[in-house]
Amino acid sequence: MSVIGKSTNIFWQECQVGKVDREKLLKQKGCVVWITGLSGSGKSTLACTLSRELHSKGNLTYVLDGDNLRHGLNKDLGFSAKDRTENIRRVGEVAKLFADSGLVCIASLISPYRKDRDFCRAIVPDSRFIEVFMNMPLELCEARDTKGLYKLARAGKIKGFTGIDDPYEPPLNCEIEIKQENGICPSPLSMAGHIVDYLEEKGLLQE
Ligand SMILES: Nc1ncnc2c1ncn2[C@@H]1O[C@H](COP(=O)(O)OS(=O)(=O)O)[C@@H](OP(=O)(O)O)[C@H]1O
Ligand SMILES: Nc1ncnc2c1ncn2[C@@H]1O[C@H](COP(=O)(O)OP(=O)(O)O)[C@@H](O)[C@H]1O
Repeated sequence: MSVIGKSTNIFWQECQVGKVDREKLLKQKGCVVWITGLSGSGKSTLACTLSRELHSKGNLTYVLDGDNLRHGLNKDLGFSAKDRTENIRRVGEVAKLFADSGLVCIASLISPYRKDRDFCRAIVPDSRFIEVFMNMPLELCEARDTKGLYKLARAGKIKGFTGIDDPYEPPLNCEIEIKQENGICPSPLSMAGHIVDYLEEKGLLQE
């Protein structure tokens, strides 16, 4: 019996089919690829490209996209520091479950606070948390402005927009950093290829 947060008198239930069995079935290892960066840095594009590339190689993936999750699971959360922390905590917990199910879980969220990303890293066992930093300049993200949100933030119509009047804390020790090369952004396919190579090297794409 234990007390976890506000839950009392709770017990951990083990099942006969475990993570190793699921990984054998799927012929891969469960892990979390966590993509962080400014709005417009290319997180969702990379997440979807990576998912497609892995899928075509025969690996099972699932994408957790910040924007999408805010339509359901996290629709009660806004963009205050407290709400962003709760957003990341919830998605981190879901990603941990998906990794435990044997999937390559690809999470794509701004996740601006280092401590929140570190929390997610800490709850995923066996160093199966791969942090990917989309290190794109604000000027590039703002020039893209696909949703018109930077324009609204500059006009003061959105308050607390990441990179404009809200912080983004870059990772200090991420597994993969993606940057412009000679002022040119790598293609989504080449970024995805880089991550696939990393996962392969770590032996995560085989059982
Ligand atoms: N204030 C503010 N700051 C940043 N972003 C904002 C804001 N308001 C709305 N949006 C839209 O919400 C998307 C980011 O959601 P996330 O869940 O990834 O954000 S966070 O990780 O909780 O910071 C983000 O999507 P992306 O552009 O895909 O990053 C925006 O479309
Ligand atoms: N590697 C890339 N090269 C050129 N344009 C890109 C690249 N990645 C994304 N884009 C474009 O940038 C815009 C923002 O990308 P998106 O994936 O929605 O970013 P985020 O999820 O970080 O907000 C989109 O119009 C997308 O087509």
